[in-house]
This record gives sequence, structure tokens and C-alpha cells, in this order.
Amino acid sequence: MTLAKAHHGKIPATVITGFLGAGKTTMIRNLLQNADGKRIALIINEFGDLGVDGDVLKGCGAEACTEDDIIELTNGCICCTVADDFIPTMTKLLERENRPDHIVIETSGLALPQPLVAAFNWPDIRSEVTVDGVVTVVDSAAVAAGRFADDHDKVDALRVNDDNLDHESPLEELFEDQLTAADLIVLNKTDLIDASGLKSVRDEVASRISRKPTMIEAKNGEVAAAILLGLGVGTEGEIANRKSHHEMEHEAGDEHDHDEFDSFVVELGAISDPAAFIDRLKGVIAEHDVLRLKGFADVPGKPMRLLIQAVGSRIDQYYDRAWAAGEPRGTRLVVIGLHDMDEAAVRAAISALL
Ligand SMILES: Nc1nc2c(ncn2[C@@H]2O[C@H](COP(=O)(O)OP(=O)(O)OP(=O)(O)O)[C@@H](O)[C@H]2O)c(=O)[nH]1
Repeated sequence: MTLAKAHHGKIPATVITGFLGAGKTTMIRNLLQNADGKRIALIINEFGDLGVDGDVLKGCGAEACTEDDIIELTNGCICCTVADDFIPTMTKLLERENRPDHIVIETSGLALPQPLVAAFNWPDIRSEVTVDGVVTVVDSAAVAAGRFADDHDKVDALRVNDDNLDHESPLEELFEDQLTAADLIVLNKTDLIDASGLKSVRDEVASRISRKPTMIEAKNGEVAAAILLGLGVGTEGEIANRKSHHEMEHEAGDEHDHDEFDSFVVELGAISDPAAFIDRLKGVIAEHDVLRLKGFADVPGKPMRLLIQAVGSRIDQYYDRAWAAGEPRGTRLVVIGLHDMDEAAVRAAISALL
């Protein structure tokens, strides 16, 4: 019997959710580097066909979580592939000789946490693991900018063309569903807004949910491991009372999907002037309302690859690691937007930046 089992009976699992670019991976990276000696297994799920988050976390070299302890689920959103992907992954993890002390699951930014948490009630899982808590990371700057409230006009326009669109607004609904599932809400990116902005964000977040989970503030996802990994809730027993919009609308149980969102990968050659590229990329993102763009770029003469991270038109960039021997250099960027985003136009506009 492992130490974790001896102490707690079941292995605790923390589900980390939050909209695209809110800061989930950044928070987990910080957690792994300050894990208080805990051995953590990490399950990462990303939207889009390019495993950027896993790559970033594998590169952080934290002892708490070696590359073997990082499992990437790439077959779509974890909430839609619970039976096919998540349960078998958990089963395999639990069969390991060297079990982790704690399991951390990063959902994709578009995932509904409810079906994932409910899966912990499957008998084989329930007897071995409990959900320590659901942590919802919020991009405070995006909330302050009205990201989750300001696209009613757009949704109304979509609805004119699509009678079946039963949602209020895909972003708003998802935002609320992720908050509804929370045991702890982390208001992240507080460095990007002032005190009065933060107060409005708090009020807005509180107004979106009927329960009152604890809300804390953070920048760069800096939250102590003892807080993140010590919620002790057993959320699988409570999730039935935290229904998503989808569950409330479709009690009969039809499947949900993420048709409102779309993603594709743009492959380019080398970028010789990254500063100019990124500057002009901001224009493309704003013009086409790209929600999230991330990936790696090849800069000629540089031994390292450039990580590009855009959340709306805010773009971060840094050289994250050297290109490995034999690794083909190139630029690959995943682009995520609402389903009416004009893929051909975005591809052409990004390619024209070179
Ligand atoms: N200014 C600022 N930037 C932040 C903060 N936290 C994260 N970021 C940046 O925001 C961008 C997105 O962060 P991630 O941690 O990748 O976000 P995520 O939620 O994992 O994104 P997805 O997995 O794509 O949904 C990165 O460029 C981060 O460096 C913060 O507190 N302040």
C-alpha cells in the first residue's frame, strides 16, 4: 500500500478548469515547482491538435512530476470522451505500481467539468479516488473587458441563421458552467487590472453562481500547494447539484458537443523578424476575433524555439527550450475561435505576415 493510500484511503484528484488562456497551465507549472514533496500525476487535455500545454509542463523539469507522470489526452475535450479516454487512463494510472500521492487534471479551456467529475462515481474509480476539489481559474482581465458578456449581438446574429442554437452565448454559458462546478475560484491575472476593476470582477463572478465557493486572487497562478491540493471536498458526491446549462436544458441526456468552437493548426516556415510578426499578428487576432492562439516558432539563427501565447490580442512570447537534435524546426500555431471564424481568411492572413 502506498503512503497516499495509507493516509487517505483514496487518492485525491484535483480538477483544474477555466476558459481558454485563463492561466491553468501556468498555475499547474507553479504548483509542480512548489509541491511540498508530493508526487503528482498530471492528466492534461487540450482543445486543438497541438499539445502545447503538455510540452510546456514537461519542459519545467519539476521533480514532483516527471515526464512519465504527465499523460496527455488529445482525442477532443475530456468531457466528451469520458468513457473512451478518461476512464481507461485513470484505470491504467491506478494499476501502476508506484501510485501518485495526488492526481491533477487540467481540462481543456472549453470543457464542461460536470461530466468529468461525475465520472469519479464510476464504481472502479470511486473505490480508489476522490475529487479533492474543482478549481476554476478566471482570467480577471478578460472578465473586466467584458469577454464573457459582450457577445450577445453576435449570438443573436448567429441565431437568426440557426434556429437550433439553444444557448444564450457560448462563451458566457461555458464561463458560468465552469464557475458552477467550482469548489475554489482563482481570480488570476490580477496584475492586469486595478483594484476597482478587480472588485467588479469579483461582483460579476459572484453574480453568475448561486453557491458561494471561496474566491482567491492570484497572479501568474501563484497559489500555495496546500490550498490547491487541500480542499478535501469529495466533489463527485455533490456534482449532481451543480448542473451545467446543457444538463438543465437536456435532462433527457442527449450528448453535448463543442460545435460553437473551432480550431485548426497553421504551419509556417521560419519567422525572421518575430517582433514584427507578433505585432501584426495582434491585428489578425483582433480582426477575426480569434479567442486563443498558441504554438512554437522557428526563428533563424536561434538555437531555441519561440513559444507564442495569445489570449485575445494579448501576446506573450519567450524562448522555451532548444530544438532537440533531429527535431524538425518549423512554426506551428493552433488557432481557436468561435465556429463562424473564417478559417481560410485567418490562415491566409497569418501566412501573409511572414
Ligand atoms: N499577465 C499575466 N499573464 C498570465 C497570468 N497567468 C497566465 N498568464 C499568461 O496567459 C497566457 C495563457 O496562460 P496558460 O497558463 O497557458 O492558460 P491556460 O488556461 O492553460 O490556456 P489553455 O490551456 O489554452 O486554455 C500565457 O501567456 C501566460 O503566461 C497572469 O496572472 N498575468
